[in-house]
Amino acid sequence: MLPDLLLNVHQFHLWSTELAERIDGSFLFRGPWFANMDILITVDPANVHHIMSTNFSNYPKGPEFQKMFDIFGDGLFVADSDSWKSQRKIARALTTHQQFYQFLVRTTQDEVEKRLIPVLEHVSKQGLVVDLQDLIHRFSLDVGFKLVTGHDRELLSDEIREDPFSKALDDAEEVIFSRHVTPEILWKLQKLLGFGQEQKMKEAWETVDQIAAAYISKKREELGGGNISMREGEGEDLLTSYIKMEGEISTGSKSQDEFMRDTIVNFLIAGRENSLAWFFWLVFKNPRVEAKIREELQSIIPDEEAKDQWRLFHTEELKNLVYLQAVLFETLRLYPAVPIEHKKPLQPDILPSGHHVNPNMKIVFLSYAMGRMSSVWGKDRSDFKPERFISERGGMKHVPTNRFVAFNTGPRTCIGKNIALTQMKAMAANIIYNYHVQVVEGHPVVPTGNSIILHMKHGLMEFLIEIKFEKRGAGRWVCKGEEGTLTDWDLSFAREMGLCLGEDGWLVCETQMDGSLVVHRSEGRWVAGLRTKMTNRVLK
Ligand code: HEM
Repeated sequence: MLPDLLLNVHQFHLWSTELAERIDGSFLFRGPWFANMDILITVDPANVHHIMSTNFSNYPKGPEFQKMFDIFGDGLFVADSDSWKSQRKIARALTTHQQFYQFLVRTTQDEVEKRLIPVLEHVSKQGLVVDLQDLIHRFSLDVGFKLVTGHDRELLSDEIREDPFSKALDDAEEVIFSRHVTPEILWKLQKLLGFGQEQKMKEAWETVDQIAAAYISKKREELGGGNISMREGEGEDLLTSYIKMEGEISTGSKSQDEFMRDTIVNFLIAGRENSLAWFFWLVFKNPRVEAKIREELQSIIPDEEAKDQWRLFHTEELKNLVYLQAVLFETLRLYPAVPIEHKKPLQPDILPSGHHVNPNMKIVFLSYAMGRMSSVWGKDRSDFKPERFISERGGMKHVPTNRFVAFNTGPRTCIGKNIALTQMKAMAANIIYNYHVQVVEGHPVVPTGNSIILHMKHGLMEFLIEIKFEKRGAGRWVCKGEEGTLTDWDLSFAREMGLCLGEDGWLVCETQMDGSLVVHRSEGRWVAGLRTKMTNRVLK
């Protein structure tokens, strides 16, 4: 099967999903004898539960994983046994502390108000086409750097500059992926001789080390000089907390600075991705969902406030929104940020599927494919249906984490889940409520086949239409659109929303019970791609 795998590396997730649907459970992949590539591929939730929870101690990350993910050093993400336990305990205590939560809320709110909105305003006013995925990465790295180091990296601004740290992470993620599909002996040889992909990793590593070292020494200076004044209840960044605990934390064979480097790099890498580009893409394709998110947002605006105006939602207001969270989960079901996971048993074992595994084998579970299996999600697995995550009583439905694996399952569950959800909700709600994201027609949206993180290969090129709407009685809306050529898609969107976007004038539209759209007034531009003057016309 190795040639087949190599032929399909560029579209690994699509290929492996088809394979998974055919094997319906688990399958033993045999690589050539010299390649150390006997792999049990599984999408069976019972196996996942066994490996990640029931028999957790038999499936550490292990030295091979650590070699592949060497840029993570000995940090939490790759550590095992006692080192992992003590790092996890500290990391959990710090990230779930009430003061850190307040710091997260404040940082996210600042990033939305001071960075995100000015950029979006610029983009929508100028009618610019931008890569939304890139803006999202910049947003989450800015927030990530602030939370981890206390300093804003200021990546999200009108002036888009390339960031060496982001570039280094992109490169490292690509090289780690290629290590998964290249026989070990070959990539180790490349590493030894310093060429090809491995040279790229070396450079990425140097960049990450330099940037991390600069933040650590700056923080030590600030703390040494007493330059950090913290008001009661404000919370502090993680690096400050870790440095204050120096001496109390065991760093194993590492120096304090090496330990700090591994710690902040692990947090920054783990916290960079948040899958929001996939969210906007799916919402764009599903106007019904966009309308429902807006409806839910309208419902939390206090009665004394006008409901028909541009509005920024505070991060705290969004935490209990069920529908928005369900849309985020449904996005992560189809596009999990970490699309594959792998493990190696310490001792021979028998999985619930009946497969025998031993320490010479790897076990890979395909999280991307698991989100698309009919055996796991039913016949409507391909539909974008946030309702799967909503209970009959209208709250979030409990879906076992060995089925919904986006945040991992068992003792190594993602530590940053709530941090990620807080940021994602803030960005999603404030964009969806105030703008309509219009993806450039014909823009190809496909996952990268060559990274351990599920990015969009060509980004998400889009423009934003600022929506200023005003509700005028039941089912009637007034809306001002900025620009763009309206398509069939706009028509269906307008029908769903009961509004219509016009080029320069105000349009008053109304959706009828039969789905037709009545345009009550127009300044005489086009609607739904028809360049026509319309007054009180009914569009079918
Ligand atoms: C939507 C966003 C996120 C997703 C989908 C996600 C997903 C995951 C997954 C699947 C793992 C397990 C990886 C593995 O063991 O191979 C993980 C681990 C981890 N995540 Fe997240 N993550 C997200 C955001 C964050 C954020 C914002 C942070 C920052 C605090 C974070 C911190 C961590 C850490 C420290 C681990 C390692 C936990 C351990 O091994 O004990 N994650 N995450």
